[in-house]
Amino acid sequence: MIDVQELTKQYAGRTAVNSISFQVEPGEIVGFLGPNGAGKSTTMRILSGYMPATSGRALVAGFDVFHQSIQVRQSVGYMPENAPLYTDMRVKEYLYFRAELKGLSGTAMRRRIGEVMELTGVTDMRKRLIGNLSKGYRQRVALADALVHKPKLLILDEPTNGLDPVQIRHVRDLLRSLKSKHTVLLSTHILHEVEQTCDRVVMIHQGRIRANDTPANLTRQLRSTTLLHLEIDGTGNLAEKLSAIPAVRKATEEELQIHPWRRFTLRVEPDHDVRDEVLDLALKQKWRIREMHLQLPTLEDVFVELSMNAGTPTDIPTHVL
Ligand SMILES: Nc1ncnc2c1ncn2[C@@H]1O[C@H](COP(=O)(O)OP(=O)(O)OP(=O)(O)O)[C@@H](O)[C@H]1O
Repeated sequence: MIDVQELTKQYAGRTAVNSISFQVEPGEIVGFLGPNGAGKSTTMRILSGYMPATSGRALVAGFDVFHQSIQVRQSVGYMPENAPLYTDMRVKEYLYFRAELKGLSGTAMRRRIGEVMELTGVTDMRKRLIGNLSKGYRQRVALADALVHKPKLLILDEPTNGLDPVQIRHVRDLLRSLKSKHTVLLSTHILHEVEQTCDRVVMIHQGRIRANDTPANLTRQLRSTTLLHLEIDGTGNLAEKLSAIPAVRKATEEELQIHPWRRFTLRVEPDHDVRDEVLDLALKQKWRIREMHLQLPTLEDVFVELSMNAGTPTDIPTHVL
């Protein structure tokens, strides 16, 4: 659905997007992540046919974004960051206006506008002036606009920006429900959302792609340590004994204790699970264990690690480009 090859965008000498390449398959929901100024919005604008690139090649739904921008715009529903809406128009009136611009007409248009208002939860607001809507409802109107012409591909630039947790959940459910009918490229800073919604993640930093994998693979292969939390009833220097287990980098005894239970956190090499070794040791030492909880790195850890490793690609794990 998206095929980007060595795409570059320069603004007055500054390189915002630097020779990036990635693909998105039909039906995928792909999270496009990166810190502020990474080049996400620039890439999304180019893919939506709203801005030319400096060099490279990009195909969207089989159309070339440089030479077939009309067909590209027909295939894409683009929701820009802080989507500009006409604040003096009413919701329904605005959606009619946008649908006509996108080539819809007659009964089909009326039916479709009804559908997208239902889908995005703005039916009750249809007669309200956009200028009087809350931020959350404005975002929904922008999403309804992006969906109205039934695009094959949705490009959503921070659709949950400024929304409260309930509204965020609504958008997440909506995206999931769109999955069978649309392909989605989504940028967001809410990494928890990405873990729950996206099939794949493309991470960009300083204009370059730094990672491209499923959220699970990214977190699994992260170089950061895995944490193992333990509650043990035992006497003596347990931390020292736990530290001696191969692949345990460090065992720390926590201060908060509920006698006789002592709490420990083990920092373990990635891709190692030392729970069996801990149990063997406990049996040998006659310790009692009442909790053993593995804490895997989150997508947020991956994001932070990648952002901090910028400019040193050799430090980045093997799954990362
Ligand atoms: N119209 C413009 N003129 C000049 N520089 C620009 C323009 N738009 C963006 N930039 C610069 O290009 C770089 C990438 O910006 P872009 O908006 O694509 O990043 P982003 O990843 O979307 O960031 P954010 O998460 O903050 O929205 C930044 O350094 C930004 O300052």
